[in-house]
Amino acid sequence: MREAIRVENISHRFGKKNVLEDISVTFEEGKIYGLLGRNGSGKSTLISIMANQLIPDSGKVFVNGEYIGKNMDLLENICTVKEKETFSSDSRVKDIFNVYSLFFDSYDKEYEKYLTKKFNINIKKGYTGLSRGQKSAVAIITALSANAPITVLDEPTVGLDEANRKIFYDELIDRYSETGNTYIIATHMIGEMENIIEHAVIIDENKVVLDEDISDTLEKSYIVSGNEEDIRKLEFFDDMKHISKVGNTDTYFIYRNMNDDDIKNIRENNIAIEHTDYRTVFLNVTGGGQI
Ligand SMILES: Nc1ncnc2c1ncn2[C@@H]1O[C@H](COP(=O)(O)OP(=O)(O)OP(=O)(O)O)[C@@H](O)[C@H]1O
Repeated sequence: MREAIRVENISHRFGKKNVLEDISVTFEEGKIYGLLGRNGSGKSTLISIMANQLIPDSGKVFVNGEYIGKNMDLLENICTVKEKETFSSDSRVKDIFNVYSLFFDSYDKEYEKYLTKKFNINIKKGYTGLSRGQKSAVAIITALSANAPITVLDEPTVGLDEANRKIFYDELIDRYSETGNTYIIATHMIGEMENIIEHAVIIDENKVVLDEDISDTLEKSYIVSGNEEDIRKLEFFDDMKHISKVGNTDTYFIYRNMNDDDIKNIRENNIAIEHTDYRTVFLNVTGGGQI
């Protein structure tokens, strides 16, 4: 697989606040990535650095294997639309579309019109007069129509109602299937996006705590529950993370390769073990947890 964008040893602080500490990640071509992390974990900061809108204290960004540095031409490969996008107060929606269409050679005007209709956006309206959800729709329309090799979306679904979120997910998958481009999506909608994202990068406490295909992570992620005394006897007990206690039943999270025999042994000791969903993985690897 060829790399689309790579960040190497990125560190950044705002004043005294350490935000990113020695972050290195390679985003390969032709995948949908989730950039995940709790509020304030540094996702938007990393996106700004990838888009060359913010110079990190240290570290480098490479696009298609080339160091961005002062090579601004490389930026034509990346379309970034951020949640907190600031367009000038007198911008109309159609002005915003025009700016993007001039910058990106690959911009698809027909697709823009199709999506505008789907999201029911009036392109003559001023951007500042749009609702929160309509602003998100405009961001999605510009990003998907730009059709850049690498599209980075920061919180694309903020304010979108359920029907519009479905339009976004369907169109993203269609666009991805048609183009094979790379999509990097910072999102909190983990449950809804679990089946769309192929690979997740989770940032927590300034570091990357997980960088893996979702299917591989789910394969290794289990919920174990039973009597505390029985569970404590498991050889990998120290690697387990306690989730809850209800009556005499304790529930733990474990991220570990296990074969059929391991699982059979656990069940023979009166302990239940099941695979879990990505939301549970996320909750257990963030906020101090590390796997
Ligand atoms: N321009 C700035 N000046 C000072 N601090 C900043 C600035 N931008 C971000 N921060 C701080 O850096 C940290 C990371 O912010 P960032 O917006 O990157 O997080 P995030 O993961 O995108 O958060 P969220 O999910 O809440 O949008 C936060 O503590 C934030 O307050």
